[in-house]
Amino acid sequence: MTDEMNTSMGLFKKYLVNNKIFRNREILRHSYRPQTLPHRTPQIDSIAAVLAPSLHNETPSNILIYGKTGTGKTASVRYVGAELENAGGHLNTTCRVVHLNCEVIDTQYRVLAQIAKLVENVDAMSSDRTRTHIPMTGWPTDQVYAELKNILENSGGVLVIILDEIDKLVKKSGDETLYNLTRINSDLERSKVCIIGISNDLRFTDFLDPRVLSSLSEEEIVFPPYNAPQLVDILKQRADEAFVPGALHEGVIPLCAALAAQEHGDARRALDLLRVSGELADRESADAVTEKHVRWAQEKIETDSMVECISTLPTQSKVVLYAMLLLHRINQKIFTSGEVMRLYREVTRELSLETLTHRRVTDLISELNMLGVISTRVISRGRYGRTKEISFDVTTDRIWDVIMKDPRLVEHNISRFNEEQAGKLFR
Ligand SMILES: Nc1ncnc2c1ncn2[C@@H]1O[C@H](COP(=O)(O)OP(=O)(O)OP(=O)(O)O)[C@@H](O)[C@H]1O
Repeated sequence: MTDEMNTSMGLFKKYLVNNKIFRNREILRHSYRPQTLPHRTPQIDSIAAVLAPSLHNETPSNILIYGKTGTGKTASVRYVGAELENAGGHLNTTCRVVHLNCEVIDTQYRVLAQIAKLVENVDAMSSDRTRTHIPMTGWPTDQVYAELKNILENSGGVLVIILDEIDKLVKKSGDETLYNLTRINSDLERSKVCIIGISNDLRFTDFLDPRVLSSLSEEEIVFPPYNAPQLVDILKQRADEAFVPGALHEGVIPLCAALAAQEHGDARRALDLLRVSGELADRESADAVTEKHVRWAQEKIETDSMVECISTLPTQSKVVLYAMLLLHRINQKIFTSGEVMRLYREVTRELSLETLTHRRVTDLISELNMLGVISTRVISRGRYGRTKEISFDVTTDRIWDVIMKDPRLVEHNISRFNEEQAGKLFR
């Protein structure tokens, strides 16, 4: 860094000069596409074998790909897709691959319109044909379908449509889209379509019409979870480019791999652990990443996902949680469901919110227990019956922040009922 830069970087200087840990952190991000995918050769070869006929302008079989989250399904399919387009380019055959994430594109209309748009985008690069511009809403679905067929016929060749998270599409909009897409070839003369569906939910096929299922699953490929040694290889490959040489203690990669393998062999989780460990070491200006950073990273990732989950809870669950947080803050580290109920009633009354029945609040407490926010233990109190003892499983500061910033609770002026009022009730 030059002297001039040194003085002008002000607040950010310390973050720029301390590059003892990362060489290129982007390599650890989910969006990064590695050149090779260790331990996925059999699956990659199987996909390539099914798609190969498209290089002779023949229709490949449709494929259904299953596997738990982070088992490399998307990365492998994208890799094969890029290789196919590349090989097609060399052979002068038209092989195009479009990728749709059905978590976002989850209705028939949007799927058809998006495929049309992506095909036209690819074609626009090689020709000056005018575009159709199907609007993202507004047309009758039949018209979109007819227009998509026109676009496909105009461009010819083979189109591979990857429907990632296909289960989300089926759950949201049923199987009509798949029914139409698996039949589109019979309406086409100059071009062919093949579908690759990717899912991490094995049971989604229960929702499919048997005819759709048999056509969609002409080929099935399963991606098994990675074991710890396989995750070590995957992490090592990425770490070599991502970290400064010598910045990782010997035990770091095996620990990240072991923790991720314990869950369900998820490469994404393993990469997150490694990246966050590096970030924590970087932030405390450490010389190297150690196993201690990995343990912190594990905690941080767990808390982050819990906070995200809490922020999406319904308002009433948040009020129940608020009652528990107040009890925790007035120094009752363990409290009973009766105490929660009593405080919950006061909070809802004070904030002019609906008060749910005892039964419903008990259900909400059980849900929070299942999410891992709290622990509950049923204890017998002799002739007073049984009650639930509750305590927090995680540190509460960030949960508190989420609740205090909840727009609906802010609207009801949540801070009006604070620890002081709660304290008075239990004195
Ligand atoms: N064999 C591998 N080698 C290198 N990186 C891998 C490998 N498998 C997965 N990854 C990386 O792990 C992350 C998750 O992989 P990917 O998105 O392909 O998983 P997925 O099975 O599609 O998961 P999901 O079902 O949650 O979408 C990506 O960053 C990907 O690059």
